[in-house]
Amino acid sequence: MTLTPEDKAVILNSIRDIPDFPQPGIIFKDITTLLSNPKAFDTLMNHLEARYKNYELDYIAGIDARGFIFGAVLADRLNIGFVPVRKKGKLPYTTVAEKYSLEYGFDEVEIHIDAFGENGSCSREEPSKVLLIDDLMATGGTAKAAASLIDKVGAKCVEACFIMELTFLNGRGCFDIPVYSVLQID
Ligand SMILES: O=P(O)(O)OC[C@H]1O[C@H](OP(=O)(O)OP(=O)(O)O)[C@H](O)[C@@H]1O
Ligand SMILES: Nc1ncnc2[nH]cnc12
Repeated sequence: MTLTPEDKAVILNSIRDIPDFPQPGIIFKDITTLLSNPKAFDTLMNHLEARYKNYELDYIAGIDARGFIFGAVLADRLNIGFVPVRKKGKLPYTTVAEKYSLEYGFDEVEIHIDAFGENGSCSREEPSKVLLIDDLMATGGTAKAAASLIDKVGAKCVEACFIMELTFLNGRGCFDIPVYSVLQID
């Protein structure tokens, strides 16, 4: 389950830094080069699959847009459902919404009201167990809003998982659920 330093380096070295995108002063972590590198992507997904295979999860919820990629692949590997948390106005059925602030602006995310079954439960009487995933945690605002949506529709967010964590922004401190990141960037 623990990544070897070599595997960690394969993943880290596949991610590109783009200075001053989308605005001056931001060093943007570009994961397109991770996605196009089959060795790095497979190493990452093997690690996440090993970590979460015994969590008895019911769903993976992925955050728009890059969380969809990692989340859908992980859900398929774990043979469980995938649920998108989308930016405002994209989901077609009845939604609940939450506003949040970003490292570079403001936004709003939504989830389908029945995303995890009626009242947030699948076949059992208990709330569905959900892992939230995204590519990167900066301030933590997006994922915190997404976790709160999962609660609002009656499910239980058991952990928030990120490929990268910008530790200097202290986003982790705003969560009251466990947070896991594969790579810590300082
Ligand atoms: O921790 P936070 O400060 O909330 O920032 C992290 C979020 O920012 C990025 O998405 P972005 O909002 O840029 O949207 P995109 O995936 O649609 O480009 C990233 O993929 C996370 O979702
Ligand atoms: N520096 C960064 N790189 C990529 N995505 C981000 N989202 C917020 N900050 C980011």
